[in-house]
Parts: sequence; C-alpha cells; structure tokens
Amino acid sequence: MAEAQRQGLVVASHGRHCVVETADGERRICHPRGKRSQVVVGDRVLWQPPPTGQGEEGTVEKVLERRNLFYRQDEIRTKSFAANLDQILILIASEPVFSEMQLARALIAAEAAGIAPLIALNKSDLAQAFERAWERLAPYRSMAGPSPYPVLPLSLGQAPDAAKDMLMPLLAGKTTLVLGPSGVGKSTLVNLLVPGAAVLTAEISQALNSGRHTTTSTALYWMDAAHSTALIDSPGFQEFGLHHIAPTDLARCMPDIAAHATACRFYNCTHLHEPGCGVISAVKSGSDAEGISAIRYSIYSELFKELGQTRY
Ligand SMILES: Nc1nc2c(ncn2[C@@H]2O[C@H](COP(=O)(O)OP(=O)(O)OP(=O)(O)O)[C@@H](O)[C@H]2O)c(=O)[nH]1
Ligand SMILES: [Zn+2]
Repeated sequence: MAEAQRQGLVVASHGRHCVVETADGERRICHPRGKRSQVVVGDRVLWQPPPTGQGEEGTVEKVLERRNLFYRQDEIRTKSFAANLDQILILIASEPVFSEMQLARALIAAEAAGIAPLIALNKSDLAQAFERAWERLAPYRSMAGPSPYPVLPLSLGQAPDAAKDMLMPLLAGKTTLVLGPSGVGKSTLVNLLVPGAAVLTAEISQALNSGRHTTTSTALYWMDAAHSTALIDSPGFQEFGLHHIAPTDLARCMPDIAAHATACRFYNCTHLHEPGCGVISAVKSGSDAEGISAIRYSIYSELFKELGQTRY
C-alpha cells in the first residue's frame, strides 16, 4: 500500500493524536499505528487516510528518521518537546525573576541534542529589574565555545517592532522551538511573529480535543507564506529533568566548563576535587579573564551529583 502513504509534517500533538500537515497544506487529524510509536511536533511522517466510510481520522504509518529530538527526562518519564529543530529560543524576562538553574538545564539539554540555543530577555522596559537580570546573564553573554550564545534584550510589550527586527534575521529560514516559564511574554512573542496564531491554536485544540476542555500542548506555526520559517510553541519549562545525560557528559554540554576541561591533569577528571583541574583553577580566577563564574560552577557540581544518583 506504499502508494497510498503520503508524506506529511506533524504540526500539533495532544495525547495520542496529532495534526499532520499534508504536502498540499491540508491539515488532518491522525493517530499513530501501534501503541508504542510516539509522534512529536516537527516529525516528518508517512500517513494514510482512513478507508472510505471509516471516519475522518488518518493513521501515521511511519515516523521518518529524525535529525534531532529535544526532550527532557526525569526519574520516571521522558517528555519530548519537538523534533527536527534548527534552534531553541529560551525566553525569560526581567520579571518574573528567572531561575538560572532552569535556564542552565534547558541550555544543557539543547547542547546534548546538538541544537543551537538563543536566549532572549524580555521586558527590558522594566529598567531596574532588567539591569539585574542582564547582569545575571553575564556568563551567558560571554559564553566560551564555538560561538557564544546570542542574548537578545527585548521589549515585546513596549517595542514590538524593534523586537521583531532583532529576532527576524535569526529566525528566518529556520525551525525554532520557543521555551520559557510562565509570564515572560511567550504568547506575546508568538502573536507578534505569527499573526492569527491565537485563532489557529483555538482551531487546533478544538479539533484535537473534540470538545474536551484541554489545550494543545505543542504547536508549529509557519511565519511565512513560503513555509520556510517555523515557530514551535511548547509548554514545560519547569522541572527540566536531565536524566538522559551522564554526569561525565555534563562538562561537554556547558561551554564555559568545557573550555577549561581540556587543561586537566587526569583525562577522566570530574572537575569536583581533583588536583591539577583546569576547571577548578578557572573558577578560582573568577568570572573575569576567561574564568568560570562561581554560580555556573555550583550549577555544574549540583547537576553532576543529581545525575550521578540515578546511575548504577
Ligand atoms: N513590561 C512589560 N510587560 C510585558 C512585555 N511583554 C509582555 N508583557 C506582559 O507580561 C505578561 C505576560 O505576557 P504573556 O505573553 O501572556 O506571557 P506568557 O509567557 O505567554 O505567559 P503564560 O500565559 O502565563 O504562559 C502580560 O501581562 C504582558 O502584557 C514587555 O516587554 N514589557
Ligand atoms: Zn578537571
């Protein structure tokens, strides 16, 4: 039945159901064949319409190979956010005060999946709070590594056009997952970049839930008519579990730590207590002069212990 299978893109998902956008731009509700297969937004799939007279719902026959998969994992559960991403935009704000641990976790997960992160700090109009937040982002603004993380100051509420001008060159032609804690302006961002997003979301949730009062968890929006630029909106920034990452892989996922981990005396240095450790000496030299900030190092140590606990 290969000829009856068509290629599509998963643009929304909720529980066991998903919305597949077909090659001609039509959107169809589908469910995956087989209990174990999991479909996530951004997946390229082969799907099949139902036999005549058997309703509207199609089946996803096969998930095509993923370029990458962004997910978090706690002790019990894995939660996939999206697949086939070019980058992840982490949106935080001057207020509410952001958790640096949460930010670090999302960045580590992005590095582990091989996906480039961007950071945007919204509500730059709240001058005092912004100044403090911007200062706390200093280690991220000068992060070592192949290329530093872009850190963008935005005021989506007060200066939307300027925000758009800053974001567009970075987003154009790419698929970007937007993540952020509640209240930072994520809806404001999506509505600014995707006119009509609110209506689309309502339509999709209604279709997927067929009347049930839950909202869609993750959705992909096209930002241009040519469908070359996409934004994926996903909740779930809280409790960002990193249990899929081995403690010994942690340094590699933190560019400022990694930059100094090559200078250690022992090849299997954990950078926690060893003599001749390049990381520990960079922490001692402080956040200036290419050092490592005390907070970043404490995040590294804390996570190293956390990730070590679940292993045997
Ligand atoms: N001062 C200021 N407030 C802003 C800015 N952008 C958004 N806000 C406000 O921040 C609040 C949260 O914005 P939303 O866009 O609803 O944020 P959200 O991240 O989607 O929040 P949830 O719906 O809780 O997930 C709203 O009251 C916005 O008006 C900004 O640039 N400056
Ligand atoms: Zn070391």
